[in-house]
Amino acid sequence: MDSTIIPLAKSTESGKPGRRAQKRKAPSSKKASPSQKKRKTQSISRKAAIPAVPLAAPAGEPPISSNIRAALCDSIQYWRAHQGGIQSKEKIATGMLLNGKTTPRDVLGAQVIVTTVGGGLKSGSDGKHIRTEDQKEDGKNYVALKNAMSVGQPIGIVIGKQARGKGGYVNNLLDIDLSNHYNVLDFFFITDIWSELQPVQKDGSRFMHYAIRLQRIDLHSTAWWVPQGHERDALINHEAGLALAKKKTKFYEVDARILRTEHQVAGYQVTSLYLPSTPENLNNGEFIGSVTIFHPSETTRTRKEGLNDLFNEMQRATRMGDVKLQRHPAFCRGSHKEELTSHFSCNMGADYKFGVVVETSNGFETAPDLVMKALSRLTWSGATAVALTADHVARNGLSTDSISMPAEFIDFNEQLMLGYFEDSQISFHDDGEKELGPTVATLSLGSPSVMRFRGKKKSGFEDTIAAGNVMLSFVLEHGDIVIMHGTKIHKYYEHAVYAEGIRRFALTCRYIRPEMISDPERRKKAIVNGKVPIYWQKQAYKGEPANILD
Ligand SMILES: O=C(O)CCC(=O)C(=O)O
Repeated sequence: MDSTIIPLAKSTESGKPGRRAQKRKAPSSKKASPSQKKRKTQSISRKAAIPAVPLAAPAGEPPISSNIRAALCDSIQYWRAHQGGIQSKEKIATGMLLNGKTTPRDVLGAQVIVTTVGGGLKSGSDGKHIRTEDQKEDGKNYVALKNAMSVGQPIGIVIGKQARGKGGYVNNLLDIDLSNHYNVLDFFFITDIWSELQPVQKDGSRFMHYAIRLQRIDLHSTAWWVPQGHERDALINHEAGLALAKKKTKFYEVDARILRTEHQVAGYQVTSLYLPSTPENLNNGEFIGSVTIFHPSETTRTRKEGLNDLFNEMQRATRMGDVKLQRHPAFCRGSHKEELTSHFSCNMGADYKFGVVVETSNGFETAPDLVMKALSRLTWSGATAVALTADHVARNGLSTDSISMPAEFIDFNEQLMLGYFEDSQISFHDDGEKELGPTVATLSLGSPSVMRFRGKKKSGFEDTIAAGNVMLSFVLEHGDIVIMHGTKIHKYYEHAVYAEGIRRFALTCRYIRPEMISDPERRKKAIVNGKVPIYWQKQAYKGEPANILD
């Protein structure tokens, strides 16, 4: 961005040289006339209206600023809105003006902006603008901002000031003193637009309006608009905070006696861990289920149509509402109230009935492509993990429960998508619903997380193996796939996942046994919704093609 400062800091609102400066040049020795007295009083009361607490200076300077709106508009392309707040081109927003708070919920932080989508107001009886009906989806501003979000258009934000008291101008979204009236802030992406109930208006009415969240594009440099002395507060720890953590964290397990095998399979490093039914069984190789982790190679992640692309598709699908991630009610033991989960979820394919109420939004026939691509990868890795486990059993002459841990893979018919944001988690639970098949496969996209398994007290793990009875704990990185095979894993163990960065998606496929669904309607729906269309059966993922392996 160019860093022109239009030097108008000493001019007035109208852009004319300040009258005060003229007065200083020609001081009058005469007594003040009554009208002059009046002006003087006004000027004193004007001063008194400016906030008593002086605002801090900003840490930096706006790249471009002016006291004249037209001058600023002439110097930037993305916001040439001489009137109105939003500039758009071909119905795609490119720039936006923020003069101050539109509701008490508005935020202008060092990285994130939350504000409302303007427009659709009418003049009330007192001449002030109020909303008289719900904001409409076909409103000009809403359409332009929604389009900008869908194409990933950077939005140039300009901040202005609005009158506070008589004669004072501030931007009440910020605690800084702005020398000029109009100031270029920075470029942002729109990450979310949603509707919500507006605050109660003066006449007591309330309607739905649209709110918007924007994220600063350049997270590396200090935002110029943080107050001086607070620069460090606004810095992001890039090691831990970025959605795609580059740092490879060590995979680790708590109990080193757990049997483990390693393989290289079609673009993935594959680690299988075999869980014992009781701590005593650790030593004799008996196990009730396997946990297999597929760690993709760099090429598997970065190639065209690879895991990075899938992550981008997932972000886009959530932005566009094709995958509607939302917090759902959960039944919490000990709480008489209905609670909402910390993570966000959306289910496709057959219905999955568990502790959280998530209605299926789409059958596989109408699921977005990314859901089907993930299903295809998870089907291949699920089948591979089951085959590796069967091979381990056969090689070592072990006897296992073929109902809990069959040697044949059963195709998935359901996909649950979870979204985790900063510090969200899914705490210890099992996937022990009676309707579930033997294999559960999860693809992690985005920020890393830690997955933990602990033995259940009632299964004899009371006083064994490290603090909290955690038997196994490992880091899931972007693109990793985890397969749990064996229904008994859920009888003996619980698992939990703690997200570490700012954005992680977990796409989990299961087989819901229709014959175990008692309600005939639900059973029929599960069969129809869980059917994989022929088109996708033909595109089945078979591991990374040999010609692109590292
Ligand atoms: O977030 C994950 O990786 C797994 C989520 C999970 O535990 C579940 O869906 O049961």
